[in-house]
Amino acid sequence: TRSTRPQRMLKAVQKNATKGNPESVISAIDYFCKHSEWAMNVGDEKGSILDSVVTEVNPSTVLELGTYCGYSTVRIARLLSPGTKFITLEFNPANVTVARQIIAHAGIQDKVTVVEGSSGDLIPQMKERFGITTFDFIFLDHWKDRYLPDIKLFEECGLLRKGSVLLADNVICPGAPEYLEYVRNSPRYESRYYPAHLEYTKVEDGLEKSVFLG
Ligand SMILES: CCCNc1ncnc2c1ncn2[C@@H]1O[C@H](/C=C/CNC(=O)c2cc(-c3ccc(F)cc3)cc(O)c2O)[C@@H](O)[C@H]1O
Ligand SMILES: [Mg+2]
Repeated sequence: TRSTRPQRMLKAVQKNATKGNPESVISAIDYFCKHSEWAMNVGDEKGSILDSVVTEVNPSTVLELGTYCGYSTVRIARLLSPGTKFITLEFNPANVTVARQIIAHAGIQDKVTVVEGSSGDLIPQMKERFGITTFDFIFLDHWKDRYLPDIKLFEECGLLRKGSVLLADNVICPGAPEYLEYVRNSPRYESRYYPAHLEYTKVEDGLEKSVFLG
């Protein structure tokens, strides 16, 4: 049967990227998406903003929602200090399989745990299963209509502390209007929009960075 886009992306990484070199994996995926097939990775323009926020926060605990093929997972993991706890959640088992291989090719498999399952089920298990008390940095890039319910779940589960940073992809395209309305109007968050473009296109998109105020 015909391969899937994530499988073709993995082949391109295995063919074109240097094993153990995260930057070459990132470049190989961006090249694949620009010259072969568009895919919903955060991409290089928004990826650079992601890099700068991760570097600024220098987190000890990180959570990513929506691993997909592991592109942003590699971007984040390559910047983390040793000993940082990084968990990424992905509910599609086929994507978990591809992501784990892309992450391994980049050589950063020891820096991140890819957990198969849905955020709604796994977020309440973070404390007991992974010994996490709070997350310093959270990257939201899963189904856009799940951003709001999941941020509320973080609050209910006591997984945010004063200063926790949430960075959300695609707040313009495809859009997360209810999430934006919540973080921009809630007194419990200080929010800022980073304008950019939809990955590999000229379409407007951007990232929303929201700091939990406690
Ligand atoms: C109810 C389940 C919610 N919880 C979840 N928990 C764990 N993993 C979840 C997940 N939801 C989705 N996922 C996974 O994240 C990934 C989904 C991401 C959704 N992203 C998008 O839809 C998206 C879409 C676009 C896009 C933009 C323009 C366009 F024309 C077409 C697409 C651009 C992006 O950057 C995007 O991130 C998949 O791998 C999916 O299996
Ligand atoms: Mg996205």
